Amino acid sequence: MLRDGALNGKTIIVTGGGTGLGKSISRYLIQLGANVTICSRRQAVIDETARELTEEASQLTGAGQVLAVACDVRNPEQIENVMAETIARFGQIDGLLNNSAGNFISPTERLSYKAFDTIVDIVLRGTYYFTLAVGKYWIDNNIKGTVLNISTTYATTGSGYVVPSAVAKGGALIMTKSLAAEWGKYGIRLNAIAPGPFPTKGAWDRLFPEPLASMMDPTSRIPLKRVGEHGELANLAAFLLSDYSGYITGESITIDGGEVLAAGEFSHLEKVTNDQWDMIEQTIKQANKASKGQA
Ligand SMILES: CCCCCCC/C=C/C(=O)SCCNC(=O)CCNC(=O)[C@H](O)C(C)(C)COP(=O)(O)OP(=O)(O)OC[C@H]1O[C@@H](n2cnc3c(N)ncnc32)[C@H](O)[C@@H]1OP(=O)(O)O
Ligand SMILES: NC(=O)C1=CN([C@@H]2O[C@H](COP(=O)(O)OP(=O)(O)OC[C@H]3O[C@@H](n4cnc5c(N)ncnc54)[C@H](OP(=O)(O)O)[C@@H]3O)[C@@H](O)[C@H]2O)C=CC1
Repeated sequence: MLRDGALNGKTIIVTGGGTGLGKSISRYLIQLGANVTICSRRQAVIDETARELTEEASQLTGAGQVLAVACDVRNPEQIENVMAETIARFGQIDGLLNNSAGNFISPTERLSYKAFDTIVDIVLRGTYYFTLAVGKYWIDNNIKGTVLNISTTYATTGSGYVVPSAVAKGGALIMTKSLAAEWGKYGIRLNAIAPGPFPTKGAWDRLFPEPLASMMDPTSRIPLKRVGEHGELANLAAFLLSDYSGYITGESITIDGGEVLAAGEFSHLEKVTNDQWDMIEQTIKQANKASKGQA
């Protein structure tokens, strides 16, 4: 969507950038000229991704560079180390993509206290720790930075069986809007993306394992009848991290093929056949006549 070089001169930190959607978004940011620091807990995973993205970038003109720094987003000292290494290598930080997450499906009554804490700490605490650290740095250095949080559609609707994740993503979304209001005066923007299903190993292993995968088709309740493509999400993320979205802040943009709309009272009626619609139409028209005393 964006032109080559659209992110030239920008440095963006991507949490969870070694795998899945974070890796795909990082790839696109680098193609557009941004320097990207990827971070997550597993050094070997981010090192391998950095090697792969560096190799791909070497085939392109004007691509950015990649740095891998290990970090558990629940640990403020490790976050500050990621920032220091990024500034030492690239000069400054312009953008933060809070993408790291932990999640799994489970009936809530089966969860231990630690299980609940683990998800909320990664998703909510990790997001506000990183945002606070980078925000303080931007305010101190008069940098008009941009935060983008990867949310989910159930951050606003809620969802059974992923309650810790819903609680944490909901909290992170309210933080996005609240800080957009507070830090707008510094020129700092904060937005979110709420994706529907985008296949990744991390999500599918924990949210769509067997026997669920054999029991249901995740596309059946999506109006567009397909899952998302990583490039589609990367386009939106790059736009929201770029100066082209300079007047958008405090927003959450849904990218889900219309899945949340399926909750509409009558949206499931797509299964009704044309013959059945003929019958329904006649029945309703009879009722209309009856109500006017014409039956
Ligand atoms: C399919 C369609 C999707 C559409 C929308 C989806 C929206 C959102 C998607 C996502 O967020 S996808 C991201 C998925 N990726 C990840 O989760 C990657 C990182 N995850 C992990 O590392 C683990 O899954 C983890 C559990 C989150 C953390 O691992 P860690 O090693 O730190 O913790 P553990 O010690 O293993 O576990 C902590 C605690 O949790 C309990 N637990 C773990 N799994 C389950 C389970 N399946 N059911 C119940 N409890 C579980 C575990 O037993 C520990 O508790 P205690 O037993 O010690 O009390
Ligand atoms: N895939 C989907 O359909 C959807 C995904 N999302 C969101 O998209 C984002 C990416 O998910 P996806 O790519 O699918 O899944 P992945 O499992 O591939 O990504 C999660 C990333 O988070 C990192 N991570 C986990 N815990 C920590 C931690 N404590 N500190 C630092 N990093 C951590 C993991 O790396 P490591 O283990 O090395 O730490 C991993 O790279 C998440 O925010 C998720 O909620 C939202 C809606 C739908």
